[in-house]
Amino acid sequence: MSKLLQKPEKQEVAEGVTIIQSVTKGNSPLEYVEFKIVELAQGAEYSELLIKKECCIVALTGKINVTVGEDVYHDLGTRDSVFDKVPTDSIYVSNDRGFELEAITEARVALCYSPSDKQLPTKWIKAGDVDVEHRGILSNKRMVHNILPDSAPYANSLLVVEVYTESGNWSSYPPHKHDRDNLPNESLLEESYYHEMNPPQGFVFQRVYTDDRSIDETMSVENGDVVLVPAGYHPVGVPDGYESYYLNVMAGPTRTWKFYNDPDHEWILNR
Ligand SMILES: O=C(O)C[C@@H](O)[C@H](O)C(=O)CO
Repeated sequence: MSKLLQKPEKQEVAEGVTIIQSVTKGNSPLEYVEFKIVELAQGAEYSELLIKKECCIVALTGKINVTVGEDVYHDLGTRDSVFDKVPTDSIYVSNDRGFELEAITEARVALCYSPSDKQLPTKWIKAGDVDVEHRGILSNKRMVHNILPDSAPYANSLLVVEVYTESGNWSSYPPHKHDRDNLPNESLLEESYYHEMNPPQGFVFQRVYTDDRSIDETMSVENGDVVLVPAGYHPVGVPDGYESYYLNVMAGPTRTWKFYNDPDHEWILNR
């Protein structure tokens, strides 16, 4: 199996708390992005202390309370399934702070991390404030929830977006990359993809490749899988009959998303 594809693995860390994905510097080729999916049974609690990293807590499904220091954010989360296709609530927590999650209902939570050493205020990113963007035409249609885009100044490094791709469509397409620190033309951002499909037995294909093909992997991606993009282009194709959801975390030395389209395929934008 590709080193860029990480399958879900259930790890019960406390009663009612199961980590199903955990991307760390220790188990991945990424330097800037770390990621977890935590599933909580109703009433379960999970806490963490962030050492030299910032975190965006995304209430993927179910309802949670989040405590950061003295502040409690109640009743976060808007969906039973990510395929309800409405934005959800998130909390940005800066480095060297602790947080606690408490599940009001059964919940699935994404924890998106990147290195950080300059403390910023905690930020409640309310569902109603998330910008919803429709991109693309023909078979390249997708909907994006901009949870933590580069225009939002709340984080030091982190960028977080959710992307829905319709059945039989392509996204992150035409293929683009952001692996050179060459601003203003291109920024260096690593990326992770946490995938879900509707219905859940579905699959998508994701290719990760560089110009020199030192990376060139085409992966069959299933529900709950994570794809890691240390460098290169990273398009996603969705088979007929299935809808795709993915949560992207990006981070790098400069918090700007400046991508470069594969010149071979850029013509697709001009149809
Ligand atoms: O527009 C899309 O299809 C989503 C992608 O831009 C995705 O968020 C990504 O590849 C970011 O680099």
